[in-house]
Amino acid sequence: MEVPIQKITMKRLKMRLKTPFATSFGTMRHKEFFLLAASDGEGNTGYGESAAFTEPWYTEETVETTRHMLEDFLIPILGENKVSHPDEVSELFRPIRRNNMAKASVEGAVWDLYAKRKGIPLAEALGGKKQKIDVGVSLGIQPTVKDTLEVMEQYLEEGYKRIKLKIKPGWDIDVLREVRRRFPEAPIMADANSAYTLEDIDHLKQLDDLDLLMIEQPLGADDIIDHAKLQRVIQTPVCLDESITSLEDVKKARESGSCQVINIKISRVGGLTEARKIHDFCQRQGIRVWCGGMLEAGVGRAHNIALTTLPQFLLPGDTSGSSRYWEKDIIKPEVVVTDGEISVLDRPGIGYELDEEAVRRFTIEEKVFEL
Ligand SMILES: O=C(O)CCC(=O)C1=CC=C[C@@H](O)[C@@H]1C(=O)O
Ligand SMILES: [Mg+2]
Repeated sequence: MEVPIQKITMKRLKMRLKTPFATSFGTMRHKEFFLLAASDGEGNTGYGESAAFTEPWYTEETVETTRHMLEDFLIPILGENKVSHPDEVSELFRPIRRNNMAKASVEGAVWDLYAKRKGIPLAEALGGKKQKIDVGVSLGIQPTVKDTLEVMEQYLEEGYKRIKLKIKPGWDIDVLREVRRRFPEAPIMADANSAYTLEDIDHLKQLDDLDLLMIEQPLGADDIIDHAKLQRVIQTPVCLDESITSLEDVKKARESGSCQVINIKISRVGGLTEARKIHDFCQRQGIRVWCGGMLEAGVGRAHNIALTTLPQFLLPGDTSGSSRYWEKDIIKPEVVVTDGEISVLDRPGIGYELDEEAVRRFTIEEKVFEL
């Protein structure tokens, strides 16, 4: 079955986060991204959302590099080639090095279009079976420990199944100790976004007294080797985030013993096809995975939900409800979390409709590509 792509509309949106998101490398107040709509000319439209931030501090990509890649390379490639299954998109994009977040945004729109043409949910098209997924929440660094405890209490009361706390040198062991004292049983993990080096090994060993689910990306953003050295001397499971950009990276991490857990982000690995390959490999190898987030708006969030229905997503991910990020999301209905779970919609494609009024309100630029 062909997936004819007649037109791609690319809207640039800017949305204000309800609360600023602070990490070891900076504070975000807005999310700017591209909303991609791929139409088949037969009444079906698939949606994708770009993930890169305006600044290159999480990966090297930005909103501007995404625009350049989409306009000048990726959309033209789709115009020149026929696609019969979305798995072919990442193959077509292979000659373009990296730029995974740009690739994932348009590949996601093709996956949604494919599922809608088949009349099945995106989750089913990917092979997912879960009707509900467990979710957690990722907390930015708060101004004080007291704030941290209050915000955590609120999310635990809302039922989120695990809390991820951002840490950095000077805001780590002592804060986590306070948190553990206040919530002795809570499922807690920490994410350092590469803020440490092997020189901090003795400091990081203190994490072992805190009963954390895992420590996410403590060392270099593209490192596999140092994490293996760290994992050998700490009991706390290491989870890799930034270091994993492909299945190849996962295989190297596995061989080196760099981690026990993988955070799969669709955008960071270049799309749903690669994300599913990583999932399948981890399932065969018994490596636990969970779905990471990029503070996505509704469309990206819907893609994360669909991916999380695959069986090896054994740990709650970062896909929280719309209201945790936005006053108003761009989808109808919004994503709702009840008792730490999101129900997967049984409708074709991503399952959610665009809230056209909200999309219009947040759009700052628009381009149309006839293919
Ligand atoms: O709620 C989410 O979407 C997850 C947010 C989150 O933790 C992150 C998003 C983007 C970059 C990082 O700061 C961080 C992460 O490393 O996972
Ligand atoms: Mg992370």
